Amino acid sequence: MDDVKERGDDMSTTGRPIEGKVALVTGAGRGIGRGIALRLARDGADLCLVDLSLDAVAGVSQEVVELGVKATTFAADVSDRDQVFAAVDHAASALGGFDIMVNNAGIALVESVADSTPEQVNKLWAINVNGTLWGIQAAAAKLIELGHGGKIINASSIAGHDGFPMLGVYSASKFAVRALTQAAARELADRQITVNAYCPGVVGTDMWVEIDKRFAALTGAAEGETYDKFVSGIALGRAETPDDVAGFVSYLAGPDSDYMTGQAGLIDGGILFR
Ligand SMILES: NC(=O)C1=CN([C@@H]2O[C@H](COP(=O)(O)OP(=O)(O)OC[C@H]3O[C@@H](n4cnc5c(N)ncnc54)[C@H](O)[C@@H]3O)[C@@H](O)[C@H]2O)C=CC1
Ligand SMILES: CC(=O)C(C)=O
Repeated sequence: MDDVKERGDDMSTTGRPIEGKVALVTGAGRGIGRGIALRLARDGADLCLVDLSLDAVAGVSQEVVELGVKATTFAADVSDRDQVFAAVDHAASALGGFDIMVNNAGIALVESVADSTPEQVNKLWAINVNGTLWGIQAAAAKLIELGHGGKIINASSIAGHDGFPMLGVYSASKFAVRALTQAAARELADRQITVNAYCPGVVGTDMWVEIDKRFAALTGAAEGETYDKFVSGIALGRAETPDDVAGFVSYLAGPDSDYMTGQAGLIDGGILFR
């Protein structure tokens, strides 16, 4: 029983639960990724901000630094395994460690199952599924090299729990993220590396602007109609914000979730009840 730690043993005395930890967030330039980066910075972590270009993360980097922690930026396409490994190496060398990986980058595809083309499917899969896989691999390799545990956190979705019409391939990719999360959690548990996923609902980001426009083009719905319809199905009565998602990711990144692994938690305001 001696090795059983009491709750709070690892908590920082500053009230910032991940003070001094290093976190990398992909797709950090806008939307949910930006929200997560700012929240983890408020929680005390130093941040490596990754997106397709350095320009995309320059503004967020400034915001992170203003919160009193360190920030570094790196341009990487998560569908490219070497670039993801290079991003993790950069985080560790620029910030002096590595503890938390948030595989957030993803794209949407609004297309019927019948009409989805090989080009659309391959592009989506390369980013949403392969990108998450490379992120898990790179983070696990770095944590093992450094000789300590850590947290790997992946972006799934309500669409990772239910297949939505016109979002079938996207849904399949988010189911795949849950599968990778479960398998990696089992494989990495003995290294004290936890692997969990967050499953947002309808978050008012640029991704949803694009989803709504594409629904309008394909179905004849008015612009805004699809978004309003989805939001009207939320029990808590409003669209989700990046901060709503970031609060849950903060929990997954911090010590309070140390005994949780392999889970894909819904944070959707009450769309799905599981
Ligand atoms: N917006 C929503 O309602 C929901 C979003 N999600 C998931 O949350 C994550 C973030 O979504 P949003 O912030 O809404 O998306 P967004 O489209 O607003 O932002 C995505 C960010 O990822 C970056 N990105 C895209 N492809 C990339 C690549 N290949 N390599 C590196 N960076 C790349 C983009 O440049 C952008 O900065 C995605 O995985 C998405 O599938 C899940 C459920 C709901
Ligand atoms: C973008 C997304 O994951 C949904 C289902 O809203």
